[in-house]
Amino acid sequence: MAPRGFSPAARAYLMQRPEVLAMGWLPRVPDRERDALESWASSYYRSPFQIVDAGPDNLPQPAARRPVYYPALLVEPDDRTLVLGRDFMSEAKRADALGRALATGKAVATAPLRVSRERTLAIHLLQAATSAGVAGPPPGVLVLTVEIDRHLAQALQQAAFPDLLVAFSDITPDAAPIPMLDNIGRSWREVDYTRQLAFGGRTYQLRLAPTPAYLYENAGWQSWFVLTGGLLLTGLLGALLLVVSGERAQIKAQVRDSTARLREREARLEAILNNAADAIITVDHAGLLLSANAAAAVLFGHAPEQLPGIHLDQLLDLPEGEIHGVLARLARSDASERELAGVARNGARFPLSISVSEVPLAGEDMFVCVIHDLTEQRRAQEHIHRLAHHDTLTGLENRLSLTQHLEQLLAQARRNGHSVALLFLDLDHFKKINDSMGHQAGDMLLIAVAQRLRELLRDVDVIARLGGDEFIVVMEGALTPELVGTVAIRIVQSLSTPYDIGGKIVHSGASVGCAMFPGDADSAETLMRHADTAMYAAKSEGRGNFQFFSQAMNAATHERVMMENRLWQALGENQFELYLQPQVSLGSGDVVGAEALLRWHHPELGMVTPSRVIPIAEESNLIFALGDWVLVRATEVLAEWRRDGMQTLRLAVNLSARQCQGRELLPRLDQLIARAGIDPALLELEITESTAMRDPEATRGLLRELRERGIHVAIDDFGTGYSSLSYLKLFAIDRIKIDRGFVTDIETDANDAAIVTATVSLAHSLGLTVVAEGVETAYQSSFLRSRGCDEAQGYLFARPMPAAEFRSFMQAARARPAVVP
Ligand SMILES: Nc1nc2c(ncn2[C@@H]2O[C@H](COP(=O)(O)O[C@H]3[C@@H](O)[C@H](n4cnc5c(=O)[nH]c(N)nc54)O[C@@H]3COP(=O)(O)O)[C@@H](O)[C@H]2O)c(=O)[nH]1
Repeated sequence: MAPRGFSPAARAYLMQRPEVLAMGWLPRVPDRERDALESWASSYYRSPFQIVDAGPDNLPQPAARRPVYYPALLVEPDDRTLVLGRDFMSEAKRADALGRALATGKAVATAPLRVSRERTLAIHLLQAATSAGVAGPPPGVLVLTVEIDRHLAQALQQAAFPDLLVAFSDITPDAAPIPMLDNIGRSWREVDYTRQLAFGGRTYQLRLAPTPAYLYENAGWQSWFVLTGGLLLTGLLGALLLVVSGERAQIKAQVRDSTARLREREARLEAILNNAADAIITVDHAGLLLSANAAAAVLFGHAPEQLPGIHLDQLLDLPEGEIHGVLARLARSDASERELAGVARNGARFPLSISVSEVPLAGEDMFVCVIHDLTEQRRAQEHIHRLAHHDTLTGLENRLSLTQHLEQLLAQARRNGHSVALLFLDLDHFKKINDSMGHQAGDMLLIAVAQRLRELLRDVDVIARLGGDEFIVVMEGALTPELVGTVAIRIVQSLSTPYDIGGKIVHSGASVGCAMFPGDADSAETLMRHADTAMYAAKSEGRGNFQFFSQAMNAATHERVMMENRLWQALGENQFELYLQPQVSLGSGDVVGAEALLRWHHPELGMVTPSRVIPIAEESNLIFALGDWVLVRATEVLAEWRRDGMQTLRLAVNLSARQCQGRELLPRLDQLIARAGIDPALLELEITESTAMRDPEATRGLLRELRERGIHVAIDDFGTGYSSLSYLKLFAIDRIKIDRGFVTDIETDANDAAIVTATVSLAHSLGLTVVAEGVETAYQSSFLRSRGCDEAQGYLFARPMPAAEFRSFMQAARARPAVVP
């Protein structure tokens, strides 16, 4: 560029960049050309021009002779910050930057300098000029003088974020830090945000701090400041770099972009806070709320604008102590200590957990509290606890809770020298009610029982339902057997009062067994077991009464357990045998079949009758194995008879109630009949009347299935149960067996005689045959025959006998003419 073109071009540039104070051209002047240059410049400026050095007090003096000079030759504006003729090589800071600019060919900055008479702080930016294709050192260097504080102020203004204070220093390690701008006015604090910038071979540090006004308004959101500070800084530094590189449009775009992102981030943060499910509040050191989000307002029932300024102790039941210390302790405490009670505006208290963070800001501590409402959680926990510890139907305690409670009461009684009474209740006829009226009615009965027990007993007494129709009552205190007996009687009386179940009057009742600590037992488990034993004793005494536990009962229970063990052993050791008792046709006198009766030959006890075995087997699962053994043996006997020419004889087998309920019976019968190769019609299953009526619908299904298979069925012990005639009609049965109890007294009891007569006639009208059992006398036999009874069984004809003996009996019977006694 020609010298005359420099001034207009520089002025145009400077007008757009107020922070650039001056622009100048430093030509490379070898010493041999110095005189020529001075003479040319004197004529160009029309005043004497000299290459000068900075003398004492910075006053110019003729430059000392040296090999090369870089004087300010062209300067715009004139003589303000760049002194015309002054050689940059004459002063250390400038010479250093000049040397780096020439060596690197890149833009280089000087250390901060005081320029002009006003001692403005600025930096010179130097860029060596290159001439394409010309070898040798650069012909000169372009210099810009930038006023740094004006530049930063302008960058901040453009960022439109007035709430930050700025400090800017040159921290290049070659010298002590040189502050260039500082409107923070205090030393560094943790809250300040600092960044370093390397440019032009120098290192700068920019420090940002929030204004006190910003802090007060945004005290809760320290993270906002960190974010916004970071964003602003990025924009600012970018702006500085771009100013230096002269790309003003990019500066603006960058600053605009940073500002927009900053604002968007702020808005997003605010939205997040206000949409947070948890309450978030900030509190100052005195416990006053500085800010609160929307959830906090909802949680505590205050209008959002009312929360700032409220003291924290109006919202929380805080631990005792000075508020700052309390909050600081909460910030360090573990989760359990952070569960407090909240106080809603209407005074209602609710559980909450609080998480406190201490935030040191601008000389004073502030606390950010995140508060989580625990109301629902507590409700759910209570619900789960209730489910785990209570019977869902009645709301009474369940077995788990009872066990825990009982242990506590026993411990309490041991400490106080008290007694504990445990009452074991079992409802009478519950199963019958449940089966005949349906489960809903059964449930209503259980609920009514629970309600009566609640009304009857004290709040401190434990009432539990173990399941089914079993209830437990536990009392603790200075109890006497008389007192406990009185309570037990009241329970029995109360529960035997009729119930109104869905408009129907239902009669139930309870058998109650009672055991006491420390007299009867010293542990929860024994107490329960002994009360259970007593309850069974009460039941066997005829229901609807209560019994205290006694050691004699214990012995009975012990015997039951012993027997059960022996029976299992007996099964394994083949100690059982099937006896056969003939059944005779009252018309022809012929033996038409037999009943299979179980016998147990115990090595020490001798022959044990089924009346002792079956009830114990029924109470345990032994009945399935034992019943199966009988069926296997019965089908084998039928197969043996067929081989021995007795293929028309029928064999009756007793089925227990639990065998009838199981699903295994029918497939097992199919299997055994097929395996033995016998006619199913020769197998007759005897089901007692009470078993059949326990669940009449299920019995109907079973009998239908048996009929489909051709297996015969007899109703045993007829007349002793609750047979409904309508059911009798619906049951697929073949025979009725008149109970021994009616046969025994036919001769003496007109009622029994009438019942037997009516039963025979009823059975015949339904197409059923009749067998009478327990026939011991000729009178009974002839009476039955005269009433049309088809068959009879009893000691009159033969006692039950082993299978081999039965074979001989049959051979003998066939050898003589049949006579009916
Ligand atoms: N579930 C099963 N129950 C069985 C089985 N075997 C027998 N039982 C049932 O046990 C009860 C007692 O049986 P038991 O001691 O064998 O008595 C039977 C006969 O011995 C007895 N009886 C026969 N005739 C007379 C008599 O003239 N006088 C008299 N005092 N007793 C007599 O009656 C019993 C047969 O009864 P029942 O079955 O009702 O016909 C008994 O209830 C058996 O059913 C088995 O394998 N499984």
